[in-house]
Amino acid sequence: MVHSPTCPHPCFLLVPASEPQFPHLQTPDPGDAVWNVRWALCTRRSSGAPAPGPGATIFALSSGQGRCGIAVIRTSGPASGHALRILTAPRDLPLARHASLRLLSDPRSGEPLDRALVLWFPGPQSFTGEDCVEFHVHGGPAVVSGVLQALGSVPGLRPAEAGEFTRRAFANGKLNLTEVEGLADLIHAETEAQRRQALRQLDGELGHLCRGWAETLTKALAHVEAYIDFGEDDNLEEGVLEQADIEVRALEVALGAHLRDARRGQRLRSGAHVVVTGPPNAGKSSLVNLLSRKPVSIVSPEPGTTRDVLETPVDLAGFPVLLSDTAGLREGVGPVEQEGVRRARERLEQADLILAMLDASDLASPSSCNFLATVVASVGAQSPSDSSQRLLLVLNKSDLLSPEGPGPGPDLPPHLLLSCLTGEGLDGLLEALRKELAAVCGDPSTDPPLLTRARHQHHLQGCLDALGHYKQSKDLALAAEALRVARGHLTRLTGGGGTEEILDIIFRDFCVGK
Ligand SMILES: Nc1nc2c(ncn2[C@@H]2O[C@H](COP(=O)(O)OP(=O)(O)OP(=O)(O)O)[C@@H](O)[C@H]2O)c(=O)[nH]1
Ligand SMILES: [K+]
Ligand SMILES: [Mg+2]
Repeated sequence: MVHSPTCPHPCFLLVPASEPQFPHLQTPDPGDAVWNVRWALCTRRSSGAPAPGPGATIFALSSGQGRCGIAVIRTSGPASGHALRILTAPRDLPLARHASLRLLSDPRSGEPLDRALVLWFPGPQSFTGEDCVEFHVHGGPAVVSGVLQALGSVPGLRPAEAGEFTRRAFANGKLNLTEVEGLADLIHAETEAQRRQALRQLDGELGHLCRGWAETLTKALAHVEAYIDFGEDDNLEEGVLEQADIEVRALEVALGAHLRDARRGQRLRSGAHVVVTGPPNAGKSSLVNLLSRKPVSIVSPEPGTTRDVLETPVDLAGFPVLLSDTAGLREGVGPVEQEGVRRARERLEQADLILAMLDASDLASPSSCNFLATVVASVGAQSPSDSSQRLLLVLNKSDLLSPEGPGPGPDLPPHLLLSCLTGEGLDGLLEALRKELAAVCGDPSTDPPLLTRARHQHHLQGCLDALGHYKQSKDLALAAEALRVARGHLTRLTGGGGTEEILDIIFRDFCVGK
């Protein structure tokens, strides 16, 4: 269980927070045996943060701005119950976690504001862990501002800061850091696959995995420390150091597998680079317009129409993609087009997936042959395991092939037939794209949890490096220290151990686009 099922609304108030709020978040001494035990047992409160004492009660409009059917206004903090009572009639607190219809009025003037649904979430069973109230009011701007002003007039209440509900949830151990990141990603998810991945992260899968790894390290460390303390003692069971080595080796394998996958989670978060390339006039711009369903690029019968790289974000089969249209590849043209070709080649190098396009009715031309011999052959020659790029060969203008005639050359690499003009073959292309993108980005419906941020990768790499030091160190005290460093990386990944700076970065991330 990650976030309280009683509170379905994450925080939507997302502007940068101004001041650090958790000076008490410090790394407990990892050598402290009692803490070790607590640390090993305690999975939820991975931040190591004690529950903060009663502070201000905050309120905010938690649904989007603007006219809407229903707007949700939330409070969190000890004065929530009081605020609910003095705004509503009857004045008794409704049943916890049950929607009740109440008349809301301004406590200063007694003026009725709205008839609204109210929900009372006594802490700790709430999103933030504190007492919370939700007012589901009619979404007109006058109602919303009336209720916000009425709340502002209640002593002890103040407007919430950026992402402050989520910060409180984190401080109260309701969410760990990877879950906070998952929540931010969920709010910003634009495609189905992004939503699935964010939800899995919010559900704590990555955090869970890290805690499992950290527990393994705790065990290994306990073995090494036992040997340091009681090595000469006959009572110590045999093979404790060997046991630690076995655990570390297994962990190295697991971490290595996840790190190899690291780019995929990040691509899914920020978009895979798909580049359309081919000789002039193959129909590249026609395809880009078709896939993005808007006139991104100029299409014309004149070869060399596209010069600049034109990039557009699209949702392709549920995956986020940055689709680039590029200049047709050919030599011996004027300086402007030559620059376009240079930019096209540069962009091609950054592609995760290449859509290589040829005119099916023009396969024998020098530009088609040259393209097949260079671009298609060079990507195809990479072995699938070490290839960083994938390629789909598309033969466009299939409408120009005579239905009775022979198909395109039998010695061509695997390809798809398409007509941008008639739309024939588009479904097949989209299905092929879905498969390729699942390989490029990872498929969040089936794959193990992915590392979605560079921060995750950094800590796993740090952990792996420290395990390398462990294996090399001849001195047992140094070996134990290496294990502590390795474990520290895993703790910080989920938000334990004085991560104030990281918190600021992540909460700033919360406000992107909001
Ligand atoms: N018959 C037929 N014509 C097509 C098809 N797709 C594109 N065309 C035509 O082919 C011509 C070139 O299309 P573009 O999309 O501009 O080709 P391009 O590859 O972007 O060309 P450059 O940017 O000049 O390299 C245009 O006249 C299109 O209308 C198709 O499937 N069938
Ligand atoms: K063209
Ligand atoms: Mg073009």
